[in-house]
Amino acid sequence: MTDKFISIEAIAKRYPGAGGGEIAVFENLWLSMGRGEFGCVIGHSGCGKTTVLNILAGLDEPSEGTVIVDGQAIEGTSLDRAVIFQSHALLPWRTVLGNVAYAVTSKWRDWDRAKVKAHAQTFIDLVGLTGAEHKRPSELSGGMKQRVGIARALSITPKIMLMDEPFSALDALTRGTLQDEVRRICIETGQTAFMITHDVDEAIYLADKIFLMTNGPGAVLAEIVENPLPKDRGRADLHRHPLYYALRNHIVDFLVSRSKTFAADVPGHDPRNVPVVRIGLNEPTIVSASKAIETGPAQAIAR
Ligand SMILES: Nc1ncnc2c1ncn2[C@@H]1O[C@H](COP(=O)(O)OP(=O)(O)OP(=O)(O)O)[C@@H](O)[C@H]1O
Repeated sequence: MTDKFISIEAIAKRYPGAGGGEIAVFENLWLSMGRGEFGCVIGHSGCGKTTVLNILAGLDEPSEGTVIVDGQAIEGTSLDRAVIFQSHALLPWRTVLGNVAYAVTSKWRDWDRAKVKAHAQTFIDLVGLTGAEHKRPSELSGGMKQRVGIARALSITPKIMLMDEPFSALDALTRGTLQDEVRRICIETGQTAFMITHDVDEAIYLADKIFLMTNGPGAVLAEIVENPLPKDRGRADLHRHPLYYALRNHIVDFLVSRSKTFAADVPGHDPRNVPVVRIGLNEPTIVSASKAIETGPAQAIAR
């Protein structure tokens, strides 16, 4: 695994303030992920999660700083970075096959129709939409539309998949099924994924790393929590794992209290060396950011 497949380096985002100055959503934000990792960002509304994702997608530009993906500084949007939004953003006049094929053609312009169709069909099958190829978005349920969005994103074999609360508008049953699908596909294909969610259990189920952001304005990435649950975890028995409640409580505690008081509690926070937190049966421990995969000296976290 490459240590820094995605490297967000010292980005800031500022907007003009009401009194003539500037308001910083965040300043000097650093975040990195390895190839094939699944990262989830959690933080309260307005802390800048979507802004970070849009900058990674190339849909927005940072006021300062750089984003490097696979060794190259990003500039604008790219088919290397696919985005799945909460709303499906499908072309309403095109069928399921047409929507996915459109994305495939954008990436491989010289492919003939048969090759495009076969490639699109593979991804339609992968997300469980076999048989619905010729339906238009208006004939699909919300969950099916989101499946098309996922098939479309995956069909261009992106280096990273960016998801902004992709399941939040779906009913619980459909959400669960799609979480299962996305997890299976990401593991099977080694897909690197970066996702925003407000759902702690969704993050625990899907993520290898959970990025905790403090409240904005002036939000910071406070902690990177390693997911201690086994890779073959199942959604149904997640809560039976001995570390599940410790992990869940740690994240909820952060959202309920520490996200608000973090700046006062941790005045020496180094945004370039964000603590990586490992949840154990006793106290959570910090391992240094740069040595996230080693067993570092245990240091109890102030809670
Ligand atoms: N064009 C803009 N002009 C001024 N402020 C903006 C603009 N776009 C976003 N913001 C502000 O930036 C901050 C971060 O917005 P962002 O959408 O990234 O937050 P978020 O954490 O994703 O929130 P949510 O969870 O509600 O989606 C918000 O306070 C928002 O009001």
